[in-house]
Amino acid sequence: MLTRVDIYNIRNLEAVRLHDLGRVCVLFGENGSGKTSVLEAIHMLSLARSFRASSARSVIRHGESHCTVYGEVSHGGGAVRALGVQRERSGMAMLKVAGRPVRNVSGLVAELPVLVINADSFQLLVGAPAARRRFLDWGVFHVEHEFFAAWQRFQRCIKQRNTLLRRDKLQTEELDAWTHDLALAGERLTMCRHRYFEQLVPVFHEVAEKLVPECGSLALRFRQGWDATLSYAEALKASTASDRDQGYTHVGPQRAEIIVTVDGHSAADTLSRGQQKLVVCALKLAQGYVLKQQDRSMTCAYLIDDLPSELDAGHTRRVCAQLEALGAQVFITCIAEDAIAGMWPAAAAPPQLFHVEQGQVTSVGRANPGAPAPSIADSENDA
Ligand SMILES: Nc1ncnc2c1ncn2[C@@H]1O[C@H](COP(=O)(O)OP(=O)(O)OP(=O)(O)O)[C@@H](O)[C@H]1O
Repeated sequence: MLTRVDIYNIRNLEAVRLHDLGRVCVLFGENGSGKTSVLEAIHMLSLARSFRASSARSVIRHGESHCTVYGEVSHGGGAVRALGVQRERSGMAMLKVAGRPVRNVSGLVAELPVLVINADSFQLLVGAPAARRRFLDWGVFHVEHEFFAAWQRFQRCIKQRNTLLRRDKLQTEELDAWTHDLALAGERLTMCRHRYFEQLVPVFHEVAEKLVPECGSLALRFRQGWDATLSYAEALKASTASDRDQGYTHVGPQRAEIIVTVDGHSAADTLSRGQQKLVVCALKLAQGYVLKQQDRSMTCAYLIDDLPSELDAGHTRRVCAQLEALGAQVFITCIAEDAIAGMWPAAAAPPQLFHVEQGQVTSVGRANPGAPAPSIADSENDA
């Protein structure tokens, strides 16, 4: 769980320090006040990049050379680990875990798994397969420990093989050697994906049944990226001629896909925008559950931007109830201070409220269950 985050020079947040973070944190404030930027900063601490901008440059506060996020996480109430990320305008990144530099993001993300739900989330259903592969691999990475090494090996092999395929004079022996290694890495990686998918599916059905019971019969199918009746080595052999013609590897885990259907029809073409968002919420909640099944001390942080958009009050409440039942840490934005607090299950500990105004973030205490959330003035008087 993220217990502290210090944010410097991310968009309109010059210096924001949030300490003693609880499990459910609601950030409320007017449009453009900086709520999403706080979520972006937490995302940066996990993945060293924003979820809404492809370059670090646009995230860094205008006129500054770099941005920094520092955080502390504790797993199962145990020892606290410090995480730090600094990004420069040039794109350079400096990452630290427990005070030591780490070379790649996997070190960070293993300490602080984050999942985003925002207005673009429906893209997971309607967008390109790459989005669904990223979704799948996020989960596989956290649950299957041999996955990352297999994935790195696979990336190296496919890059090499594609380079060879594009050469004018093809050296068959070299190509065969890389094809052999690619087949091994691809099989290993796909085995991890299969195992994870098998765990995910029943959990997804359970959550979806609670969030969108009215939506028909939902089904998930995993396509591994080549003819499932063949081994990957056999599939590569069968596609070698066309790979040579076109200069790249046609089959393999790089073409894997998750198909989501409702009553046998494509979910992307059938569901309403709100239903799509709910199915995406069910998929992401299922990932949180599978992660927890794997390691009870591990919870992921959900970064949720503007949950009520596209959802009616009843469905918003159901999502809040599922987030509470999962016990994950949640950072959630809204405009009005009681918009989420009023939706959170009354029996649960009330969410912690943070008012965001022109790049300043102020802790204003906890929402009062069953009553309108406290005003800022009230909580200042309490302090
Ligand atoms: N690189 C930057 N440097 C300084 N300010 C920026 C930069 N990029 C964006 N901003 C400003 O930062 C502010 C924060 O935007 P943010 O998206 O976090 O607001 P928000 O509270 O989530 O708003 P909304 O409710 O409209 O979604 C905006 O006013 C925006 O104009």
